Amino acid sequence: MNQTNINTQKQLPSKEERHKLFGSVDPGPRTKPIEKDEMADLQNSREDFLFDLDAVGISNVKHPIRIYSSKKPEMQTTIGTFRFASSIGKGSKGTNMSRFTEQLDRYHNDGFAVDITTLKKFTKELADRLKQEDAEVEVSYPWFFERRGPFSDLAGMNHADATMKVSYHQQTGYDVEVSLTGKITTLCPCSKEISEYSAHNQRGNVTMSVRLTEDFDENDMDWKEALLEAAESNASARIHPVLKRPDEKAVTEQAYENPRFVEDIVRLVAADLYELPYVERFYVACRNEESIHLHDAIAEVTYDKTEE
Ligand SMILES: Nc1nc2c(ncn2[C@@H]2O[C@H](COP(=O)(O)OP(=O)(O)OP(=O)(O)O)[C@@H](O)[C@H]2O)c(=O)[nH]1
Repeated sequence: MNQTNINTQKQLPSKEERHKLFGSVDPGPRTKPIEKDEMADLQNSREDFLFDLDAVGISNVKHPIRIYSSKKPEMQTTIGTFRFASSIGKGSKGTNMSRFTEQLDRYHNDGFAVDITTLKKFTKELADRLKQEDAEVEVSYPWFFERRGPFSDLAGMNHADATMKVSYHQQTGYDVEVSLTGKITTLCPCSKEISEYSAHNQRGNVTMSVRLTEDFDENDMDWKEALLEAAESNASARIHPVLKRPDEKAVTEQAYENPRFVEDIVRLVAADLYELPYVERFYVACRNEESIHLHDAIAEVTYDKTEE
């Protein structure tokens, strides 16, 4: 359509007239305070509101974050999904919701590097600003890492889903739990054993959650790399973004030489996590997207070394 035709289109009412046509009305009389300090502050009312609440706050807060990987000094920007909460007593009607994102923005302006030290500082500061005894922060994000072909050495980016949860309590201090879900190849031992040739294999999703010891120092090692290695080193084979034919031959034969049930994966990964000195408690789950079924195969274990 050329310029002249556009000008002959029908004349629309003005935007203000359009809003009125669709129901907008003029502002009514202003009778309530507009200064914050003169406003009602319902959430800070004090009464017996029947129950203490374990967690009150906000969730599904998406925000750009920076993470580090010990192998690479430069930071990686990714998208974090946050959950912030604190408990409140039954004498308090509500929390101060604006303070969660208010503090997040302040940390963002200071270049929010999402590491355990920073999350500890954030969580204690949040409890103080909320005038509560405790607070917790949980953030999940896709973590990207370089993966090279076993023969070609051609690089590409893989990713794993990471989660960090830091809780602070005035009496007990900090509790730090980190999780990672990595993807692997698994080849079925039974299928290999009973078949003249071939064996069904599929992508497996390994989720590991670990509670870290109080003295864990993330400058010593990157927990994301340690958990990923625990999943991948026990798999039938690793997953790669770039595979040339020599690479594909290597990973195909490696999978056949390392058959694994879901039970095997969970037990072998559990053994590796058990041997990590800074892991107090761990949960391991494997979910195989079975290539010969429409359903998945699953296995899980939870183990607490402090209860031995
Ligand atoms: N506690 C609570 N607040 C809510 C909820 N939904 C919305 N809000 C609003 O969260 C807003 C921000 O609360 P506050 O952070 O206390 O706001 P404020 O009092 O202006 O700020 P402060 O001076 O920091 O306390 C209020 O306007 C609440 O109405 C809810 O379900 N619970």
